[in-house]
Amino acid sequence: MYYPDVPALEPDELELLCHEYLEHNAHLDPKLADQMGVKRGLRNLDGTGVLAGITNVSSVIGYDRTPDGTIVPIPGRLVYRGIDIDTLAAEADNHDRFLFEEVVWLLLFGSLPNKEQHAKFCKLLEHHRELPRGFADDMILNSPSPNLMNKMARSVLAMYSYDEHAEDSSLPNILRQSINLIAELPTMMVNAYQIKRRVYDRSSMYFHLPTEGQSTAEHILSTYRADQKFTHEEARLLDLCLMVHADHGGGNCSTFTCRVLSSSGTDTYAAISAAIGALKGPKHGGANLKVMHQLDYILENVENPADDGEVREFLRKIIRKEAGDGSGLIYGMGHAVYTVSDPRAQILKNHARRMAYAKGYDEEFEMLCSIERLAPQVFAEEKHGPKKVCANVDLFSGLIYRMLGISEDLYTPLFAIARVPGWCAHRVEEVEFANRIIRPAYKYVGKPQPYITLAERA
Ligand SMILES: CC(=O)SCCNC(=O)CCNC(=O)[C@H](O)C(C)(C)COP(=O)(O)OP(=O)(O)OC[C@H]1O[C@@H](n2cnc3c(N)ncnc32)[C@H](O)[C@@H]1OP(=O)(O)O
Ligand SMILES: O=C([O-])CC(=O)C(=O)O
Repeated sequence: MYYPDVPALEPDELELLCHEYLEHNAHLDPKLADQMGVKRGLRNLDGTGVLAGITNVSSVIGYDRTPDGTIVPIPGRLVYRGIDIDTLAAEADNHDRFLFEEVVWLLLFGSLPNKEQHAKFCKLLEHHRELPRGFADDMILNSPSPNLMNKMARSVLAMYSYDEHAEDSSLPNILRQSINLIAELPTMMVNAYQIKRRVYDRSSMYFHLPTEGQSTAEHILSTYRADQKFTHEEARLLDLCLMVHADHGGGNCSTFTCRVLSSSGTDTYAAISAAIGALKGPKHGGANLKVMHQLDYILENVENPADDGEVREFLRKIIRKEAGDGSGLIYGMGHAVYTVSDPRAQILKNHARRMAYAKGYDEEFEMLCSIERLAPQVFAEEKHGPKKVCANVDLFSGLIYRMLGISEDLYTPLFAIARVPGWCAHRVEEVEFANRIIRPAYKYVGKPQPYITLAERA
């Protein structure tokens, strides 16, 4: 392991500090928050999100409401600039073509590009894939990280130093910065992965240059793989993953983070690197990695994976924190908006099925389908509330990446690469139209205390 020399706190010093913290910080009672009308997690009491803004970028639909306000669960829809992602996925399949670049244009500018705009835009992205001179050496190779999300966030932040107009938040400048970041992030990820392999995994590293004429998905596969080879079917599947992850409304944790930072007037690099940090969390984009760890763990511990009764009892143990990582969460299940289904999970499931059977991943695929089917029942039995859980986008994406031979180091980074266009589209909207710093309130519930001079303190 490679760690720089940082002075560590001695365990007994740390224990004292924890003791000090616990002695002076009483439990913050969630019931007290509810009594004060606090919208914990920025949620209304029925679990729906507090309305924090309006947007033209995309719409996430998971329920209807009756006239008296009761929530009616409905199949989920995700609509980019007025176009359903089901339509976009069908277009990619029916015409066997890459769609991510078109979706990036759609999200950034608001309507579909014509043929000429599309061709020019693909070229523009292609020409901006290489990092500035010296960037990889100075910012990536010199300070490797075992976690690529951390490295990518730092790389984005470091781009500030390579941009002479970093502070300019005019529309042309933010669009320029956005296009650069969308084009560069795959290169940052692959470079960060290579140095991680060298330093932490003690493996060889290799740096392939971008090849002309490739889509983003092809570029990722050809720079990631040692032999640079991939099939059209593999690249198309990766393109589909990028496309369905590209945006998810303004309220998801990472996009809202980006909007919060943007509302303060800070620069593009600060806002996007913060969004990467938010996405990394296991309750958000980091769940795609957790799902795969959970899947392997279930397959190792369940004697008969085809026995619904046994799988059901194992899921119950996970929710009761008697098994799994102790969080009580079944990863890949549950969503703040979707109730009956997440359209992205359904698209990815349908595309994962064929490859799973062709490549011998049927056991993994079948177990994910069992989790999708059984977890809602177990959840209802254990939690007794009105909340419904369904499979979310993270349930099947990790298996697709595994089937594509992609290291698990890259699962959440691929989500980040896909989501930058969404973050950028929301940042532009926040800067151009919102014009008010996002600043909710917190009620102080601690006690007053007198100031005792240092000499008089016991
Ligand atoms: C790209 C994405 O971000 S998609 C989401 C990816 N995240 C995951 O897959 C992690 C697992 N899922 C979850 O943690 C949640 O379902 C979230 C964070 C996605 C959404 O949560 P919310 O809809 O806000 O539900 P909330 O956090 O209010 O939970 C309500 C209750 O259900 C529980 N719950 C929610 N989802 C799950 C789950 N998948 N497994 C077990 N319990 C769950 C919560 O622990 C909570 O229990 P409590 O009342 O006993 O404390
Ligand atoms: O909307 C959310 O809360 C999380 C999500 O699915 C996403 O960001 O893709």
